[in-house]
Amino acid sequence: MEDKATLIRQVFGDSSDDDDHQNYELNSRSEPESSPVAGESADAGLFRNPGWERVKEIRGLWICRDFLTHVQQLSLLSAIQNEGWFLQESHNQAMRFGDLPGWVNGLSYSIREALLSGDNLSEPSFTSEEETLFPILPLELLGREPLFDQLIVNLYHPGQGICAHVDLMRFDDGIAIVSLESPCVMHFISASSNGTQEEEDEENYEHPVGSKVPVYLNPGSLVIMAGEARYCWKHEINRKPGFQVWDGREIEQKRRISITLRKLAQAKSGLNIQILRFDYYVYYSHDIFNDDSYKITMVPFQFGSSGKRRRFDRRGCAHGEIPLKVQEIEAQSSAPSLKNQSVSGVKWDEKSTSPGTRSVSVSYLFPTYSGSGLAPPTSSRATRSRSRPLLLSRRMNPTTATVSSIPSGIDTVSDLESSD
Ligand SMILES: O=C(O)CCC(=O)C(=O)O
Ligand SMILES: [Fe+2]
Repeated sequence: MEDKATLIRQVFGDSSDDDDHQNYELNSRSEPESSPVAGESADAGLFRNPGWERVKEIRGLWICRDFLTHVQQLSLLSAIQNEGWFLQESHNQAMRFGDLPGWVNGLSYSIREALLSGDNLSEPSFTSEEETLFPILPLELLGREPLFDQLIVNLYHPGQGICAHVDLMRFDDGIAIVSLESPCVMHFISASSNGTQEEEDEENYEHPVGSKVPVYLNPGSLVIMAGEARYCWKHEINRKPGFQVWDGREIEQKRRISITLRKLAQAKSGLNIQILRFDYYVYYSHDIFNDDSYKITMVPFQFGSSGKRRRFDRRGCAHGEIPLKVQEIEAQSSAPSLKNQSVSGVKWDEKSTSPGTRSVSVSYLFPTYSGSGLAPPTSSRATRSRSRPLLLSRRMNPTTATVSSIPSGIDTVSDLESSD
């Protein structure tokens, strides 16, 4: 399907024109003259046509086991380490929205390249009709720009995993997961088409709700979930003892890092999308598997006087909790889960970047889950009344961000929503 690759390049341009992407490109499969990642030598310049496997039971689920060479995996791990997201032992998830770091754009570039070359599938098990029926990623997704604008890096210690979930609908179709370090088994669990198990899935006779398909994720692999795989199946990693069994043997668990790339769905209206318009870092400390209590630190961007974006220096960051109860937040959004909810608490982070300038990021704690890009809790968990955070953040304009009294300065959702 060379034609398709050519067509995409013609319509959307060749991303190798982009210096930023070029420098970080991970694989030089189809363009061996392009610069590979620093330190790459043995693999550089080789034509490596990635081998794509379709998970037969699940339409739209693909895995490329040899997506990354060993050196490329190390290079990604070092890029993650350089970000400094996991310096604190308790931090185990980092999210980025909007502009993604260069190395992530490079990864996206390589994913697109792998998808394009994957369309030259020569697997004998595929008839050309099947290929047309099941392209790895439909053309409209493969050609979107950017391919991804949201990143999650998860760090799992042995025993930690992620509970069964369908990724939030605020994210578009076409989700990529890159695995690093420890291998694991991800289970796909058939859900009804709206992502819940409450209804019988009448359309899916093949896979009654609850059927499980295990998929082995080796380090260096790339998983693509699209269509049914993305919307009609939950995915779960259970790393509790006894659950990580492959080929009759329990997998020896080590630390695992995953990189998930998604694209925000086109905003219609609503609070969440408005928030996500801004670039910010989010660090979580929580038990990903148990979906338990969180401690959140948000590090918003700030535009310096030069107009260049820079990250706040984390030193000097004041952190505190306001014992404040804001009852009956006016429903400013169309997010149904937020309407008329009372807030059970507010957390804030304050930074002083230069004299007279402060920036504040605030998270409101709601008694029920409102969504933050994390897996929605299973229904049994959702009924427990636990504080779950809703992330609210905005890029503060230095001139308007000077605050003397945090609690009185920021006390409504609308305050936070007004854009600068
Ligand atoms: O860590 C993984 O492999 C999966 C992560 C995931 O499913 C998510 O963050 O939504
Ligand atoms: Fe997920």
